[in-house]
Amino acid sequence: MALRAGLDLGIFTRLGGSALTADSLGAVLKVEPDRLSRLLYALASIGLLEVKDGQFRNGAEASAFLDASKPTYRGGDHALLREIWGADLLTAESLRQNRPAALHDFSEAGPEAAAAFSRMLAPGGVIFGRQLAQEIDLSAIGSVIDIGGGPGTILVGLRERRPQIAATLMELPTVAAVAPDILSEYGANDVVVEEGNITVAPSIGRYDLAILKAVVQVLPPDQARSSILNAARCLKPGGEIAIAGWGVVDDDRLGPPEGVFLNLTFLNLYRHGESYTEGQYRAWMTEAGLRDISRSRLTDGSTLFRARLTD
Ligand SMILES: C[S@@+](CC[C@H](N)C(=O)[O-])C[C@H]1O[C@@H](n2cnc3c(N)ncnc32)[C@H](O)[C@@H]1O
Repeated sequence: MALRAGLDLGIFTRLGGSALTADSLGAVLKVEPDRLSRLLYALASIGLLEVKDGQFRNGAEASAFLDASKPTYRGGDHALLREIWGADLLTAESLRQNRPAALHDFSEAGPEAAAAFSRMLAPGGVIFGRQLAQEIDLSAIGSVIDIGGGPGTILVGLRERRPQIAATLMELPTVAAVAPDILSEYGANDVVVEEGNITVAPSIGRYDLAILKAVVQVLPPDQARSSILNAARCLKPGGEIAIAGWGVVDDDRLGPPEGVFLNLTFLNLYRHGESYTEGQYRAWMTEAGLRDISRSRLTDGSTLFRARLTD
């Protein structure tokens, strides 16, 4: 609660490298200083701020991750969590009304909503890309496509050590339109952005690696299936696919907890998206001509399926 309020008010960004009293910070933020000081002390009590002689400054963690002027800013994750938690409180309502009470429609989102959502995803994308680079041997990868990659920043993290890998982002038109600006903020002007709908057709290119993260789970079953069939068609023979996300459940639907409970969140956000079972993912991948299917759990609790297109 305190962290969220601090981010909403822009406290960490305003403080930057300086130290300010509650009075001066209140004046800058246009909030009443006495009331603000309760929040500042709460943030200091958990180490996000430091206080000395009535002056508040960012602690090391806040300075690195909560100051929006820094490239290491992680505040976007918190904005995303805020949206998810807000939606989660509506679960009973979504069930009563038999429709998502906090509907999020990717294909109908206007340009501003698409840009805001992509910005929320951007910092987490870099982290995930780095994680993927540790899982997958990139030495033989010359080209990669991130399908439904939102801002495309997974490609930024993935290519940190191998910038020579040619990268393509494939996205729905409204999301594709905002991606180049975000990518350029991350110094990734060389990513090719292709408009497309993966449930309808594959990319125009063929790649050594195709990534599909947190995409299958936002789609209804028939489109989830076609997204995997078309993603496989984006691969060169022998190419690898990485299908990832939290929206996966075991066949008994009792675990992992991330997938089981996100399935409730999906009730509130999507008309038809859901956490599909491992069996469903495996059946769709097999139908797509993918072999050597493996499933692993990443450190962030998400599931990663890997497979190769038959030569
Ligand atoms: C939950 S977001 C995940 C974004 C990104 N992969 C990540 O993990 O940060 C789902 C993304 O899938 C994209 N998407 C949904 N349906 C799609 C489709 N039919 N074709 C291509 N992209 C799609 C959305 O525009 C959105 O950016």
